[in-house]
Amino acid sequence: MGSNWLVGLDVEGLRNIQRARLEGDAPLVWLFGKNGAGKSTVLEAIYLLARGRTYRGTKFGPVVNRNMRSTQIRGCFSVDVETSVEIRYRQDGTGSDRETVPPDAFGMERTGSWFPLKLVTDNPQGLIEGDPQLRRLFLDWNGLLWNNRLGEARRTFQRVLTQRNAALKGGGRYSGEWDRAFVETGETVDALRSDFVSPLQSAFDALKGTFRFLDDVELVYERGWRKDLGLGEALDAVRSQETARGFSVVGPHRADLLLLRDGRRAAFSRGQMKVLVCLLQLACEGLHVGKGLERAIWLLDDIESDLDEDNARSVWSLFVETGSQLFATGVYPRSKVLDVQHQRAMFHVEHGALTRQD
Ligand SMILES: Nc1ncnc2c1ncn2[C@@H]1O[C@H](COP(=O)(O)OP(=O)(O)OP(=O)(O)O)[C@@H](O)[C@H]1O
Repeated sequence: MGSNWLVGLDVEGLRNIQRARLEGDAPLVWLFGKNGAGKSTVLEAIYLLARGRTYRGTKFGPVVNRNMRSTQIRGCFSVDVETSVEIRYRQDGTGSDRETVPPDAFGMERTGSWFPLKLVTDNPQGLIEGDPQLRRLFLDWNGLLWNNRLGEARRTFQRVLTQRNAALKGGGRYSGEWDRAFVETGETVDALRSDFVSPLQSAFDALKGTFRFLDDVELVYERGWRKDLGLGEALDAVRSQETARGFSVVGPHRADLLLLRDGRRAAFSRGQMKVLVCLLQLACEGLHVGKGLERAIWLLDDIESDLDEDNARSVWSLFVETGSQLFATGVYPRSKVLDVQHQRAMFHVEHGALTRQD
């Protein structure tokens, strides 16, 4: 049994899973089965235990199985060789809650995630090409694990932004009363983000070497206003525009994390985007572990789809090198490239039921 491993999982009433048990006492847990079988749902169960919410949008429908009243998940998490903690999650028509046994197992510091977790979803395009808000979330979630002041700074800025936008909605009546707080809190968020981005860029550069298609690609942080101006000056420059449009048009709420080639947004194939998401997550993990945080459990959804054998091999070797526990899904019983049979717990997932295969 390793430290920071999930060694057992019981799931009831989650999506198409009525009742399933997974003994995950292995460094790599491979879940395979047909489309819609429930593989991602197993990953979702682990995510719910860690974060208390789902990562799948509301479009995916209700979490609770449509024939059951509630979702109940129990996970046995081994903190180290001697200590394990049971985590329980429950959701029903009235809401959701989580508890640990023993109750104070994780202390106060684990408010966001009860155990460290990193996820590569089956939709890598979302992070690379989708709404910039997703990239800001990625940046801030990982950045606050680097420096937890970013969490509070971001919340404070958000409150000021809401007030300022409400005042700007009044059109010509806005007299700048929120500008000072906006500049102060906005520059704090930007400074904390920048402190994280610079090691992130180095970590990303170090990892991308194996992937030729990334030779001339740079990871660039855009802070949300002109580089050559302070935030106060940037506000002055857009004052009439803001009054006309009725909201704050510059600031850290417009920041982005971009992948550029020759100074322009680079275009990537689906497989390349999958590699990129893996590298970005791995770069963050390297920084977090380097800073003394515990190694994350990895959820790798449909990890090999769209990857050719070379890329699949390179990505796998980076994941295996982390020494962390990996939960990976695929359509086939065998990985395209991986040869770690002896380390692998394999589960066939079929109509929401799990059968151990190894
Ligand atoms: N509340 C619910 N009750 C019952 N079934 C549900 C509910 N929500 C979703 N489902 C079904 O549960 C299944 C969950 O599929 P999941 O995404 O876990 O499959 P998967 O094995 O990862 O598939 P793929 O290989 O296509 O990614 C889907 O068939 C979906 O229609």
